[in-house]
Amino acid sequence: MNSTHDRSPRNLRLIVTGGGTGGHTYPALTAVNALRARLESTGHSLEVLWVGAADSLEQRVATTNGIAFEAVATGKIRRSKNPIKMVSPANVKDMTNVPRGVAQARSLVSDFAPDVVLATGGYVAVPVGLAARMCRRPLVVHEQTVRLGLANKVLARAGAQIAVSAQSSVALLPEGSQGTAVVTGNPVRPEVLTGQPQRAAEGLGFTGHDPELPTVYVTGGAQGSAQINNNVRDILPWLLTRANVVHQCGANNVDALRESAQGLDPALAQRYHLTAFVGPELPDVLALADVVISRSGAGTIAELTALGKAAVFIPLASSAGNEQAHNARHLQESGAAVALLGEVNPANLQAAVEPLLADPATRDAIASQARSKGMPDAAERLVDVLLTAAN
Ligand SMILES: CC(=O)N[C@H]1[C@@H](OP(=O)(O)OP(=O)(O)OC[C@H]2O[C@@H](n3ccc(=O)[nH]c3=O)[C@H](O)[C@@H]2O)O[C@H](CO)[C@@H](O)[C@@H]1O
Repeated sequence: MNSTHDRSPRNLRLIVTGGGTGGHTYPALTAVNALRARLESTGHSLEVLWVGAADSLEQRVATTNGIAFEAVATGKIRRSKNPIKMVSPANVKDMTNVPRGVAQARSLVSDFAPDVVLATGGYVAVPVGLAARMCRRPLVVHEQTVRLGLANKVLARAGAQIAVSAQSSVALLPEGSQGTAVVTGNPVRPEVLTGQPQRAAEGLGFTGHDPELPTVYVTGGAQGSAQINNNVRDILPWLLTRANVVHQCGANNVDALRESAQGLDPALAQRYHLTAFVGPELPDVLALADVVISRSGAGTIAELTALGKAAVFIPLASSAGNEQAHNARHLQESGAAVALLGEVNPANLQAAVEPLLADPATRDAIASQARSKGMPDAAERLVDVLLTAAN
Protein backbone atom coordinates (compact mmCIF):
# COMPACT_ATOMS: atom_id res chain seq x y z
CA MET A 1 0.00 0.00 0.00
CA ASN A 2 1.14 3.55 -0.61
CA SER A 3 1.21 6.12 2.17
CA THR A 4 -1.97 7.81 3.38
CA HIS A 5 -0.69 10.97 1.67
CA ASP A 6 -1.36 9.27 -1.68
CA ARG A 7 -5.00 8.78 -0.76
CA SER A 8 -5.78 12.45 -0.26
CA PRO A 9 -9.08 13.15 -2.03
CA ARG A 10 -9.33 15.32 -5.12
CA ASN A 11 -11.94 15.64 -7.88
CA LEU A 12 -12.15 12.19 -9.45
CA ARG A 13 -13.61 10.46 -12.48
CA LEU A 14 -14.61 6.83 -11.96
CA ILE A 15 -15.81 4.16 -14.35
CA VAL A 16 -17.54 1.35 -12.49
CA THR A 17 -18.52 -1.96 -14.05
CA GLY A 18 -20.05 -5.17 -12.78
CA GLY A 19 -23.46 -6.72 -12.54
CA GLY A 20 -25.67 -9.57 -13.59
CA THR A 21 -26.72 -10.35 -10.00
CA GLY A 22 -27.30 -8.36 -6.82
CA GLY A 23 -24.12 -9.93 -5.48
CA HIS A 24 -22.00 -7.99 -8.01
CA THR A 25 -24.21 -4.92 -8.39
CA TYR A 26 -24.86 -3.73 -4.81
CA PRO A 27 -21.17 -3.72 -3.73
CA ALA A 28 -20.43 -1.52 -6.77
CA LEU A 29 -23.20 0.92 -5.86
CA THR A 30 -22.11 0.97 -2.22
CA ALA A 31 -18.50 1.69 -3.21
CA VAL A 32 -19.57 4.54 -5.52
CA ASN A 33 -21.67 6.15 -2.78
CA ALA A 34 -18.90 5.78 -0.19
CA LEU A 35 -16.30 7.26 -2.56
CA ARG A 36 -18.60 10.17 -3.38
CA ALA A 37 -19.26 10.83 0.33
CA ARG A 38 -15.51 10.74 1.10
CA LEU A 39 -14.72 13.21 -1.70
CA GLU A 40 -17.61 15.54 -0.91
CA SER A 41 -16.63 15.62 2.78
CA THR A 42 -13.45 17.39 1.67
CA GLY A 43 -15.11 19.68 -0.85
CA HIS A 44 -14.28 17.52 -3.87
CA SER A 45 -16.50 15.87 -6.45
CA LEU A 46 -16.92 12.52 -8.16
CA GLU A 47 -18.04 11.97 -11.72
CA VAL A 48 -19.17 8.41 -12.38
CA LEU A 49 -20.02 6.36 -15.46
CA TRP A 50 -21.41 2.84 -14.92
CA VAL A 51 -20.74 0.53 -17.86
CA GLY A 52 -22.85 -2.62 -17.87
CA ALA A 53 -25.08 -4.89 -19.93
CA ALA A 54 -28.23 -3.52 -21.57
CA ASP A 55 -31.58 -4.17 -19.83
CA SER A 56 -29.85 -5.45 -16.73
CA LEU A 57 -30.10 -5.14 -12.96
CA GLU A 58 -27.04 -2.87 -13.00
CA GLN A 59 -28.72 -0.56 -15.51
CA ARG A 60 -31.81 -0.26 -13.28
CA VAL A 61 -29.71 0.27 -10.16
CA ALA A 62 -27.44 2.87 -11.82
CA THR A 63 -30.27 4.89 -13.33
CA THR A 64 -32.46 4.85 -10.22
CA ASN A 65 -29.46 6.14 -8.28
CA GLY A 66 -28.78 8.97 -10.75
CA ILE A 67 -25.57 7.42 -12.13
CA ALA A 68 -24.85 7.81 -15.86
CA PHE A 69 -24.99 4.44 -17.60
CA GLU A 70 -23.67 3.06 -20.91
CA ALA A 71 -24.21 -0.48 -22.19
CA VAL A 72 -21.66 -2.69 -23.96
CA ALA A 73 -22.04 -6.12 -25.58
CA THR A 74 -21.18 -9.01 -23.26
CA GLY A 75 -20.66 -12.71 -23.75
CA LYS A 76 -21.34 -15.42 -21.21
CA ILE A 77 -19.20 -18.46 -22.01
CA ARG A 78 -21.11 -21.56 -20.88
CA ARG A 79 -18.51 -24.00 -19.65
CA SER A 80 -18.96 -27.71 -20.31
CA LYS A 81 -16.85 -30.83 -19.73
CA ASN A 82 -17.80 -31.86 -23.28
CA PRO A 83 -15.73 -29.81 -25.80
CA ILE A 84 -18.40 -30.34 -28.51
CA LYS A 85 -20.99 -28.61 -26.30
CA MET A 86 -18.63 -25.64 -25.85
CA VAL A 87 -19.11 -24.89 -29.57
CA SER A 88 -22.86 -24.35 -29.11
CA PRO A 89 -24.58 -21.63 -31.22
CA ALA A 90 -25.13 -19.60 -28.03
CA ASN A 91 -21.44 -19.77 -27.13
CA VAL A 92 -20.33 -18.90 -30.67
CA LYS A 93 -22.60 -15.83 -30.66
CA ASP A 94 -21.37 -14.82 -27.21
CA MET A 95 -17.73 -15.25 -28.17
CA THR A 96 -18.19 -12.76 -31.00
CA ASN A 97 -19.79 -10.38 -28.47
CA VAL A 98 -16.63 -10.25 -26.37
CA PRO A 99 -14.41 -8.41 -28.90
CA ARG A 100 -17.36 -6.14 -29.80
CA GLY A 101 -17.78 -5.31 -26.11
CA VAL A 102 -14.05 -4.63 -25.70
CA ALA A 103 -14.11 -2.22 -28.67
CA GLN A 104 -17.18 -0.40 -27.29
CA ALA A 105 -15.68 -0.25 -23.80
CA ARG A 106 -12.37 1.00 -25.14
CA SER A 107 -14.03 3.94 -26.79
CA LEU A 108 -16.02 4.72 -23.59
CA VAL A 109 -12.89 4.54 -21.42
CA SER A 110 -10.90 6.68 -23.80
CA ASP A 111 -13.66 9.35 -24.02
CA PHE A 112 -14.46 9.44 -20.27
CA ALA A 113 -10.78 9.32 -19.21
CA PRO A 114 -11.38 7.93 -15.72
CA ASP A 115 -8.79 8.34 -12.97
CA VAL A 116 -9.61 4.79 -11.91
CA VAL A 117 -11.83 1.90 -13.02
CA LEU A 118 -13.61 -0.38 -10.51
CA ALA A 119 -14.78 -3.83 -11.64
CA THR A 120 -16.95 -5.92 -9.28
CA GLY A 121 -17.38 -9.07 -11.36
CA GLY A 122 -19.93 -10.55 -13.72
CA TYR A 123 -19.34 -11.13 -17.43
CA VAL A 124 -19.64 -7.46 -18.33
CA ALA A 125 -16.60 -6.65 -16.18
CA VAL A 126 -14.30 -8.43 -18.67
CA PRO A 127 -14.56 -6.08 -21.69
CA VAL A 128 -14.54 -2.98 -19.49
CA GLY A 129 -11.60 -4.14 -17.38
CA LEU A 130 -9.60 -5.13 -20.46
CA ALA A 131 -10.37 -1.76 -22.06
CA ALA A 132 -9.11 -0.02 -18.90
CA ARG A 133 -5.82 -1.87 -19.16
CA MET A 134 -5.52 -1.12 -22.92
CA CYS A 135 -6.07 2.58 -22.18
CA ARG A 136 -3.53 2.36 -19.30
CA ARG A 137 -6.06 3.41 -16.68
CA PRO A 138 -5.66 2.02 -13.13
CA LEU A 139 -7.99 -0.97 -12.64
CA VAL A 140 -9.24 -2.19 -9.26
CA VAL A 141 -11.09 -5.50 -9.13
CA HIS A 142 -13.29 -6.28 -6.15
CA GLU A 143 -14.15 -9.94 -5.49
CA GLN A 144 -17.07 -10.77 -3.22
CA THR A 145 -16.66 -14.53 -2.99
CA VAL A 146 -13.84 -16.52 -1.46
CA ARG A 147 -12.61 -17.80 -4.83
CA LEU A 148 -12.09 -15.37 -7.71
CA GLY A 149 -14.91 -15.49 -10.26
CA LEU A 150 -14.06 -16.14 -13.90
CA ALA A 151 -14.29 -12.48 -14.93
CA ASN A 152 -12.07 -11.31 -12.09
CA LYS A 153 -9.55 -14.08 -12.81
CA VAL A 154 -9.15 -12.77 -16.36
CA LEU A 155 -8.68 -9.22 -15.04
CA ALA A 156 -6.24 -10.33 -12.32
CA ARG A 157 -4.07 -11.84 -15.05
CA ALA A 158 -4.34 -8.55 -16.96
CA GLY A 159 -2.68 -6.78 -14.02
CA ALA A 160 -5.57 -5.37 -11.96
CA GLN A 161 -5.15 -4.36 -8.32
CA ILE A 162 -7.20 -6.96 -6.42
CA ALA A 163 -9.42 -6.26 -3.41
CA VAL A 164 -10.90 -9.36 -1.77
CA SER A 165 -13.61 -9.90 0.82
CA ALA A 166 -11.88 -12.54 2.95
CA GLN A 167 -8.31 -13.17 4.09
CA SER A 168 -8.67 -16.81 2.98
CA SER A 169 -9.03 -15.60 -0.64
CA VAL A 170 -5.45 -14.36 -0.83
CA ALA A 171 -3.88 -17.83 -1.00
CA LEU A 172 -6.31 -18.74 -3.81
CA LEU A 173 -5.38 -15.82 -6.09
CA PRO A 174 -3.53 -16.37 -9.38
CA GLU A 175 0.23 -16.40 -9.04
CA GLY A 176 1.70 -12.93 -9.15
CA SER A 177 -1.34 -11.11 -7.73
CA GLN A 178 -1.14 -12.38 -4.12
CA GLY A 179 1.49 -9.89 -2.98
CA THR A 180 -0.52 -6.82 -3.95
CA ALA A 181 -3.98 -8.03 -2.89
CA VAL A 182 -5.82 -6.05 -0.21
CA VAL A 183 -8.50 -7.50 2.09
CA THR A 184 -11.35 -5.00 2.21
CA GLY A 185 -14.41 -7.16 3.00
CA ASN A 186 -17.57 -7.00 0.90
CA PRO A 187 -19.27 -3.57 1.00
CA VAL A 188 -22.72 -3.65 2.55
CA ARG A 189 -25.31 -0.99 1.67
CA PRO A 190 -25.24 1.38 4.69
CA GLU A 191 -29.02 1.42 5.03
CA VAL A 192 -28.91 -2.35 5.67
CA LEU A 193 -27.05 -1.65 8.92
CA THR A 194 -29.54 0.87 10.28
CA GLY A 195 -32.90 -0.92 10.15
CA GLN A 196 -35.51 -0.43 12.87
CA PRO A 197 -37.23 -3.65 14.07
CA GLN A 198 -40.34 -1.78 15.22
CA ARG A 199 -40.89 -0.43 11.67
CA ALA A 200 -40.71 -3.86 9.96
CA ALA A 201 -44.20 -5.24 10.60
CA GLU A 202 -45.81 -1.94 9.61
CA GLY A 203 -43.65 -1.58 6.48
CA LEU A 204 -44.59 -5.09 5.35
CA GLY A 205 -48.26 -4.78 6.31
CA PHE A 206 -47.70 -7.78 8.61
CA THR A 207 -50.66 -7.15 10.91
CA GLY A 208 -50.65 -10.56 12.62
CA HIS A 209 -47.03 -10.32 13.81
CA ASP A 210 -46.80 -11.39 17.47
CA PRO A 211 -44.18 -9.25 19.25
CA GLU A 212 -43.89 -11.82 22.06
CA LEU A 213 -42.41 -14.41 19.68
CA PRO A 214 -39.10 -14.44 17.81
CA THR A 215 -39.15 -13.76 14.07
CA VAL A 216 -37.63 -16.01 11.40
CA TYR A 217 -36.72 -14.41 8.05
CA VAL A 218 -36.56 -16.88 5.15
CA THR A 219 -34.79 -15.73 1.97
CA GLY A 220 -33.70 -17.50 -1.17
CA GLY A 221 -32.11 -14.44 -2.83
CA ALA A 222 -33.80 -12.21 -5.37
CA GLN A 223 -35.16 -15.12 -7.47
CA GLY A 224 -36.19 -17.18 -4.46
CA SER A 225 -35.19 -20.81 -3.97
CA ALA A 226 -37.59 -23.71 -4.61
CA GLN A 227 -35.51 -25.92 -2.31
CA ILE A 228 -35.77 -23.49 0.62
CA ASN A 229 -39.42 -22.68 -0.14
CA ASN A 230 -40.55 -26.32 -0.20
CA ASN A 231 -38.73 -27.30 2.97
CA VAL A 232 -39.98 -24.24 4.86
CA ARG A 233 -43.54 -24.87 3.61
CA ASP A 234 -43.38 -28.38 5.08
CA ILE A 235 -42.25 -27.24 8.54
CA LEU A 236 -44.55 -24.19 8.75
CA PRO A 237 -47.21 -25.81 11.01
CA TRP A 238 -44.42 -26.51 13.54
CA LEU A 239 -42.47 -23.28 12.96
CA LEU A 240 -45.47 -20.98 13.42
CA THR A 241 -46.20 -22.37 16.88
CA ARG A 242 -42.84 -20.89 17.95
CA ALA A 243 -42.19 -17.89 15.73
CA ASN A 244 -43.41 -15.27 13.30
CA VAL A 245 -42.18 -16.02 9.78
CA VAL A 246 -41.37 -13.52 7.01
CA HIS A 247 -40.85 -15.60 3.88
CA GLN A 248 -39.24 -14.03 0.77
CA CYS A 249 -39.85 -16.61 -1.93
CA GLY A 250 -39.23 -15.13 -5.43
CA ALA A 251 -41.85 -14.10 -7.99
CA ASN A 252 -42.23 -17.56 -9.55
CA ASN A 253 -43.13 -19.29 -6.31
CA VAL A 254 -45.48 -16.92 -4.58
CA ASP A 255 -48.81 -18.20 -5.96
CA ALA A 256 -48.27 -21.88 -5.12
CA LEU A 257 -47.01 -21.04 -1.63
CA ARG A 258 -49.93 -18.70 -0.97
CA GLU A 259 -52.31 -21.48 -1.95
CA SER A 260 -50.70 -24.05 0.33
CA ALA A 261 -50.67 -21.53 3.23
CA GLN A 262 -54.49 -21.52 3.04
CA GLY A 263 -54.41 -24.93 4.69
CA LEU A 264 -52.77 -23.51 7.84
CA ASP A 265 -54.69 -23.08 11.09
CA PRO A 266 -55.84 -19.41 10.94
CA ALA A 267 -54.36 -18.71 14.41
CA LEU A 268 -50.96 -19.71 13.01
CA ALA A 269 -51.46 -18.30 9.50
CA GLN A 270 -51.67 -14.77 10.88
CA ARG A 271 -48.02 -15.05 12.00
CA TYR A 272 -46.93 -15.85 8.43
CA HIS A 273 -46.02 -13.14 5.92
CA LEU A 274 -45.20 -14.28 2.38
CA THR A 275 -43.64 -11.96 -0.20
CA ALA A 276 -41.95 -12.38 -3.58
CA PHE A 277 -39.23 -9.80 -2.87
CA VAL A 278 -38.25 -7.58 0.02
CA GLY A 279 -37.49 -4.10 -1.29
CA PRO A 280 -36.83 -0.96 0.77
CA GLU A 281 -38.11 -2.69 3.94
CA LEU A 282 -35.14 -5.10 3.87
CA PRO A 283 -33.09 -3.27 6.57
CA ASP A 284 -36.06 -3.27 8.97
CA VAL A 285 -36.83 -6.93 8.26
CA LEU A 286 -33.21 -7.86 8.95
CA ALA A 287 -33.26 -5.80 12.16
CA LEU A 288 -36.40 -7.63 13.29
CA ALA A 289 -35.12 -11.14 12.42
CA ASP A 290 -33.89 -13.31 15.29
CA VAL A 291 -33.11 -16.24 12.99
CA VAL A 292 -32.50 -16.24 9.23
CA ILE A 293 -32.89 -19.23 6.90
CA SER A 294 -31.00 -18.37 3.72
CA ARG A 295 -28.85 -19.18 0.71
CA SER A 296 -25.19 -18.38 1.38
CA GLY A 297 -24.40 -15.96 -1.45
CA ALA A 298 -21.58 -13.56 -0.68
CA GLY A 299 -23.82 -10.47 -0.43
CA THR A 300 -26.22 -12.06 2.02
CA ILE A 301 -23.34 -13.35 4.16
CA ALA A 302 -21.70 -9.93 4.26
CA GLU A 303 -24.99 -8.42 5.45
CA LEU A 304 -25.79 -11.08 8.05
CA THR A 305 -22.29 -11.07 9.54
CA ALA A 306 -22.08 -7.26 9.62
CA LEU A 307 -25.39 -7.29 11.54
CA GLY A 308 -24.56 -10.36 13.65
CA LYS A 309 -27.52 -12.62 12.85
CA ALA A 310 -27.99 -16.29 13.76
CA ALA A 311 -28.48 -18.00 10.40
CA VAL A 312 -29.18 -21.45 9.02
CA PHE A 313 -27.56 -21.57 5.58
CA ILE A 314 -28.74 -23.81 2.74
CA PRO A 315 -26.11 -23.28 0.02
CA LEU A 316 -26.98 -23.27 -3.68
CA ALA A 317 -25.36 -26.52 -4.83
CA SER A 318 -24.73 -25.29 -8.37
CA SER A 319 -23.01 -22.00 -7.42
CA ALA A 320 -19.75 -21.41 -9.28
CA GLY A 321 -16.96 -23.51 -7.76
CA ASN A 322 -19.48 -24.55 -5.07
CA GLU A 323 -18.62 -21.27 -3.36
CA GLN A 324 -21.89 -21.00 -1.42
CA ALA A 325 -21.12 -24.30 0.37
CA HIS A 326 -17.59 -23.04 1.02
CA ASN A 327 -18.96 -19.77 2.51
CA ALA A 328 -21.43 -21.62 4.74
CA ARG A 329 -18.92 -24.24 5.91
CA HIS A 330 -16.39 -21.55 6.75
CA LEU A 331 -18.87 -19.83 9.09
CA GLN A 332 -20.17 -23.08 10.61
CA GLU A 333 -16.61 -24.18 11.49
CA SER A 334 -16.19 -21.18 13.75
CA GLY A 335 -19.65 -21.39 15.33
CA ALA A 336 -20.84 -18.34 13.35
CA ALA A 337 -23.74 -20.13 11.58
CA VAL A 338 -25.49 -23.45 11.14
CA ALA A 339 -25.02 -24.95 7.67
CA LEU A 340 -26.98 -27.72 5.96
CA LEU A 341 -24.32 -28.99 3.60
CA GLY A 342 -25.70 -32.35 2.48
CA GLU A 343 -29.24 -33.40 1.65
CA VAL A 344 -31.84 -30.94 2.91
CA ASN A 345 -35.21 -32.20 4.10
CA PRO A 346 -37.91 -30.86 6.43
CA ALA A 347 -36.64 -33.01 9.31
CA ASN A 348 -33.06 -31.74 9.25
CA LEU A 349 -34.17 -28.15 8.61
CA GLN A 350 -36.44 -28.34 11.67
CA ALA A 351 -33.61 -29.90 13.72
CA ALA A 352 -31.29 -27.05 12.67
CA VAL A 353 -33.76 -24.27 13.52
CA GLU A 354 -35.18 -25.77 16.74
CA PRO A 355 -32.26 -24.99 19.13
CA LEU A 356 -32.05 -21.42 17.81
CA LEU A 357 -35.69 -20.80 18.66
CA ALA A 358 -35.75 -22.79 21.90
CA ASP A 359 -32.73 -21.12 23.50
CA PRO A 360 -31.99 -17.40 23.08
CA ALA A 361 -28.50 -17.97 24.52
CA THR A 362 -27.67 -20.43 21.71
CA ARG A 363 -28.74 -18.01 19.01
CA ASP A 364 -27.01 -15.09 20.73
CA ALA A 365 -23.73 -17.07 20.82
CA ILE A 366 -23.96 -17.77 17.08
CA ALA A 367 -24.99 -14.18 16.35
CA SER A 368 -22.04 -12.83 18.25
CA GLN A 369 -19.58 -15.15 16.43
CA ALA A 370 -21.18 -14.03 13.15
CA ARG A 371 -20.69 -10.38 14.11
CA SER A 372 -17.00 -11.02 14.76
CA LYS A 373 -16.67 -12.11 11.09
CA GLY A 374 -18.45 -9.06 9.72
CA MET A 375 -16.62 -6.16 8.07
CA PRO A 376 -19.01 -3.20 8.28
CA ASP A 377 -16.23 -0.83 7.15
CA ALA A 378 -15.59 -2.71 3.88
CA ALA A 379 -16.80 0.17 1.69
CA GLU A 380 -14.38 2.60 3.38
CA ARG A 381 -11.51 0.16 2.91
CA LEU A 382 -12.37 -0.20 -0.78
CA VAL A 383 -12.49 3.60 -1.08
CA ASP A 384 -8.92 3.68 0.31
CA VAL A 385 -7.84 1.22 -2.40
CA LEU A 386 -9.54 3.29 -5.13
CA LEU A 387 -7.98 6.55 -3.95
CA THR A 388 -4.55 4.94 -3.79
CA ALA A 389 -4.92 3.46 -7.28
CA ALA A 390 -6.14 6.79 -8.70
CA ASN A 391 -3.09 8.70 -7.50
C1 LIG B 1 -27.23 -17.67 -8.14
C2 LIG B 1 -25.92 -16.95 -8.12
O1 LIG B 1 -25.26 -16.75 -9.12
N1 LIG B 1 -25.53 -16.51 -6.91
C3 LIG B 1 -24.31 -15.74 -6.75
C4 LIG B 1 -24.68 -14.28 -6.72
O2 LIG B 1 -25.51 -14.16 -5.60
P1 LIG B 1 -26.84 -13.31 -5.51
O3 LIG B 1 -26.64 -11.96 -6.08
O4 LIG B 1 -27.96 -14.14 -6.01
O5 LIG B 1 -26.93 -13.28 -3.91
P2 LIG B 1 -26.13 -12.45 -2.83
O6 LIG B 1 -26.35 -13.16 -1.55
O7 LIG B 1 -24.70 -12.18 -3.19
O8 LIG B 1 -26.90 -11.03 -2.84
C5 LIG B 1 -28.29 -10.96 -2.82
C6 LIG B 1 -28.63 -9.51 -2.48
O9 LIG B 1 -30.01 -9.27 -2.76
C7 LIG B 1 -30.64 -8.75 -1.59
N2 LIG B 1 -32.06 -9.14 -1.56
C8 LIG B 1 -32.42 -10.45 -1.68
C9 LIG B 1 -33.76 -10.80 -1.64
C10 LIG B 1 -34.74 -9.78 -1.48
O10 LIG B 1 -35.94 -10.03 -1.45
N3 LIG B 1 -34.32 -8.49 -1.37
C11 LIG B 1 -33.00 -8.14 -1.42
O11 LIG B 1 -32.66 -6.95 -1.33
C12 LIG B 1 -29.85 -9.34 -0.43
O12 LIG B 1 -30.07 -8.63 0.75
C13 LIG B 1 -28.43 -9.23 -0.99
O13 LIG B 1 -27.92 -7.93 -0.86
O14 LIG B 1 -23.52 -13.46 -6.56
C14 LIG B 1 -22.84 -13.71 -5.32
C15 LIG B 1 -21.65 -12.72 -5.24
O15 LIG B 1 -20.82 -12.84 -6.33
C16 LIG B 1 -22.40 -15.18 -5.23
O16 LIG B 1 -21.84 -15.41 -3.93
C17 LIG B 1 -23.62 -16.08 -5.42
O17 LIG B 1 -23.27 -17.47 -5.38
